[in-house]
Amino acid sequence: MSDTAPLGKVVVFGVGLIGGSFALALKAAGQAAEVVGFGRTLGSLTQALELGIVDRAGFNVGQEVSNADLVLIATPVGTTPEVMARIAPCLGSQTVVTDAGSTKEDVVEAARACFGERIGQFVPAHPIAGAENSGALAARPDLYRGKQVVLTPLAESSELSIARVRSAWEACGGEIRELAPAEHDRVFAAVSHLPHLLSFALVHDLARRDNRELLFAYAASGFRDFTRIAASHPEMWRDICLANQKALLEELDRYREQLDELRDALQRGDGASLEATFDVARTARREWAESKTRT
Ligand SMILES: NC(=O)c1ccc[n+]([C@@H]2O[C@H](COP(=O)([O-])OP(=O)(O)OC[C@H]3O[C@@H](n4cnc5c(N)ncnc54)[C@H](O)[C@@H]3O)[C@@H](O)[C@H]2O)c1
Ligand SMILES: O=C(O)C(=O)C[C@]1(C(=O)O)C=C[C@@H](O)C=C1
Repeated sequence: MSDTAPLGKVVVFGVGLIGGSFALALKAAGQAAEVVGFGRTLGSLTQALELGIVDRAGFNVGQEVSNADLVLIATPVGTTPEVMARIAPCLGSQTVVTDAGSTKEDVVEAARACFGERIGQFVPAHPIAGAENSGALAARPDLYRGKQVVLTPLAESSELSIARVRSAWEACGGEIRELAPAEHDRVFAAVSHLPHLLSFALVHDLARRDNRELLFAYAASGFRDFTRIAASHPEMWRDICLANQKALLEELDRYREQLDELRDALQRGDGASLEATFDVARTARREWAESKTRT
C-alpha cells in the first residue's frame, strides 16, 4: 500500500482513552478497514468490542501483527518494552509501528532494543490531547480534532513509515509537529508532567488530613480547576514520572525555588513582590489562552 492510502488492518495495543479514540477517529474517517485490539484484561477488550471501538479482539500477536498496516501502542509507558518485545519477532516487512506515549526517550530506547534492523518501521508519536478519564468508555472519535500530535522520528525512521503515521494522525484531526525525543521530554516535563505532580500532591495532602471533609465541602471552582487532573490514572502517571525522572526532577527543583521566593515574600509581608509575581503570571497565562483560541 502507499504511505497515505486508507489503512487495511490496524492493531491497537491498549484500547483505552487514547488507543480507543484513535480507533474511533480512524474508523469515522473511513481510514481503517479493520481494527483489532489487544488488552491486558479480557474485560476491557470486551467493553471496547461492545462499544464498537474494535472489530475484533486479538489473541495471536504473530497472526495479527504480521500483516497489519499500522500498529499503535497505547498502553502505559512502563509497559512499552514488554509490548514491543511481543511485537518485534512478528513484524511484517510492510507493518509500521507507532505509539502514543507521553514520554519519548524511554520509548525510543525500548524500540532500539527490540526492533533491531526493523527500527526504520517505528515512528514515535504523542497526541497532545487527553482527559482525566481513562478506559474504553472514555474514548471519543473527536478527541484529536484540532489538537497537536508531536512526532519524534528517528534518523532511521523510513519516509514511508513517517508518512503513514503522519497521515493516520491527520485523519484523526491532529496537527502534526516534530521535536527531538529529549526536547520533547523536557518540554512536557514543564507543561504537563509537573502540573500533574503538583495537582496530585495538593489533593493528597488535603485528603490525608483529619478535617478533609470540611475542606472538601467548601472547595469550589478554583480547587476544581487546579485539581481536575488529580483525577487522572495513577498507573499511567506513575510510569510517566519514572520515565521522565531527570527532566521532572529539574522542573520540580525550579518550582520549589519559585515557591521559596513566594514564601519569603509572604513572610516579609512583601505585597509588592507577591503582586509583581502574580502580574507576570497573569499576563503570561492570558497571552497563552489567547494564542490557543486563535489556533
Ligand atoms: N490520558 C491522556 O491524557 C494521555 C494523553 C496522551 C498520551 N497518553 C498516553 O497514552 C497511553 C495510554 O493512556 P490512556 O489514557 O489511553 O490510558 P487508559 O488506561 O485509558 O488505557 C490504557 C489501556 O492499556 C491497557 N493495557 C495496559 N497494559 C497493557 C499491556 N501490557 N498490553 C495490552 N494492553 C495493556 C489497559 O488495560 C487499558 O485498557 C499512555 O502511554 C499515556 O502516557 C495519555
Ligand atoms: O487534559 C488532560 O487531562 C491531560 O492531562 C492531557 C495531557 C496534558 O497534560 O495536557 C496529559 C498527558 C498527555 O501526555 C497529553 C496531554
